[in-house]
Amino acid sequence: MQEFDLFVIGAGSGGVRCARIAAQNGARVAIAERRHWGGTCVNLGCVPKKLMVYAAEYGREIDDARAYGWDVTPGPHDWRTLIDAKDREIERLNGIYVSMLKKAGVELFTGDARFVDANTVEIGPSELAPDTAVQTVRAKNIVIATGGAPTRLDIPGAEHAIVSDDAFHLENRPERVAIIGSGYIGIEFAGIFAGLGSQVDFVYRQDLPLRGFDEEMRRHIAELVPLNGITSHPGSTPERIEKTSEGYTLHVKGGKVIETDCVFMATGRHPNLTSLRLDLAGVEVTDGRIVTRLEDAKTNVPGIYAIGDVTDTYNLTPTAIAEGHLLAERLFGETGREWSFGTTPKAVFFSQPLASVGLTEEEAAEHHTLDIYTSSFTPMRQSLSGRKGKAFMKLVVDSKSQVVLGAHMIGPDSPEIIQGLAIAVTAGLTKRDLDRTIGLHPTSAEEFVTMRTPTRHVPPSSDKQN
Ligand SMILES: Cc1cc2nc3c(=O)[nH]c(=O)nc-3n(C[C@H](O)[C@H](O)[C@H](O)COP(=O)(O)OP(=O)(O)OC[C@H]3O[C@@H](n4cnc5c(N)ncnc54)[C@H](O)[C@@H]3O)c2cc1C
Ligand SMILES: NC(=O)c1ccc[n+]([C@@H]2O[C@H](COP(=O)([O-])OP(=O)(O)OC[C@H]3O[C@@H](n4cnc5c(N)ncnc54)[C@H](O)[C@@H]3O)[C@@H](O)[C@H]2O)c1
Repeated sequence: MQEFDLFVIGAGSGGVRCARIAAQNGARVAIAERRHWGGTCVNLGCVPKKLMVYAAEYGREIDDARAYGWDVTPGPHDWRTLIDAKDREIERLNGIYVSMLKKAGVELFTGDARFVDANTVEIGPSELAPDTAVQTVRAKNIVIATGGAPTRLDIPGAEHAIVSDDAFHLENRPERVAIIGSGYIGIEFAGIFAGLGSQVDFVYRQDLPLRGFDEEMRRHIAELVPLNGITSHPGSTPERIEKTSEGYTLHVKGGKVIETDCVFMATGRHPNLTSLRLDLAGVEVTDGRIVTRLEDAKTNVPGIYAIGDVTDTYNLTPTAIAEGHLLAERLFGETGREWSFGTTPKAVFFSQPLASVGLTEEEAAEHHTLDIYTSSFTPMRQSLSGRKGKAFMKLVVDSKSQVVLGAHMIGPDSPEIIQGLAIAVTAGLTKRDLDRTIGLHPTSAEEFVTMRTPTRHVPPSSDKQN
């Protein structure tokens, strides 16, 4: 039986980084993958999603270009060309992941991995390797990096709905799509399908999309949604889906019905745990996820660790990578590097993207007196084309120390701008630093260094309650 210092289950963002860094530090390392090398981000997440966001955006830009003198008319969009080109790119990236791991000296197992006991793993057939013989290996350390999968609502007719995994491989682009859920995936795909020419119904339970983001930013996003030709249905709880001769009918609580060609459930994700046989290793599961300590990724069983989406903590690629890197260094190398998980930036790649770093106004107001700075303007690139939709920026500043607790932006290039600002916020940026920074003109980003007067002052919410 082969023996390793480290065995990683799952070759996604976190697992690949953990295996590679451990091997580069001299450990004898193996990794198992059952479905696709590179995991969700590369195959069914960030990368194909962003390529599709670009595809949708090109259509809008062709439209804008006419106002700048170009004799062009967009569409119709050829879905097949996009999907085939996207698949070729993903295949190329899969190859890079495999060769990167091999080059680092990591041994690769293709198949479904599961525990035999706390130090033994068995790898059996999977969709990527249906004919593989069962192999058993032992390891001093085992990392569970199995990620997550889309969650389907348990409503009658749920089997008629697609989830994000399916959306990347549809044969044709549906003319009408009803998207359930207004988290990251719901709103990003609403923008994608609308941009490619589909009629989109955006169905969600709350009053505003993107729960968890700054309330004011959510209000601005909600105003931008209809400008993209998307029909919003806030406050709508789905009840059942029926197949009809024309397509599907989505029934919503209160009697509303939505006729569509495709119901897309973007209703969250859950950790991949079911086939792991965690009970044989004694790993505890709480509320469907493996609970770990963020600082060392330890589970309740010595020598078994968990990183990334399987812990249901941050559920983003850069944090899974950071967790994997940190763990590998802690086990086999130097541990000098610090990571600021608290200032993890976030972006929602909608047609008017939203990006944020740090605290929302609501979170910050729990403990601080705040100066809130805001700015709303029409991006210059829209000035000739007349494309609707204002950019909006917001700074959440602690009144006393002048430390910038949060920075938020909706508008063109906001993810690129906020990534830059995230460095400054992580380094302890104050409003005074922004005030003494010279702008870069003409850009949208310069607005962050020219907001002089607070829009409002906000007392701590504890004061409001008294
Ligand atoms: C549509 C979509 C868009 C996204 N967009 C973004 C984005 O723009 N930015 C961002 O930061 N994040 C994004 N995410 C989230 C991001 O993809 C995840 O947070 C990230 O991939 C998590 O990495 P991970 O290593 O924890 O798991 P994963 O990348 O999911 O990797 C886990 C791997 O383990 C394998 N596996 C599972 N069980 C077993 C087993 N028993 N044996 C062997 N292998 C197994 C799986 O096949 C998978 O390849 C997106 C997600 C989705 C679904
Ligand atoms: N740009 C990015 O970084 C990016 C993009 C996509 C996904 N992701 C990651 O993937 C995760 C999953 O994305 P997601 O959009 O599926 O999840 P989410 O948690 O962001 O949103 C889920 C949505 O489903 C709704 N919902 C849940 N249960 C429901 C029910 N019973 N009935 C009706 N609606 C219900 C929620 O109200 C919410 O609107 C995200 O949390 C994020 O971490 C990140």
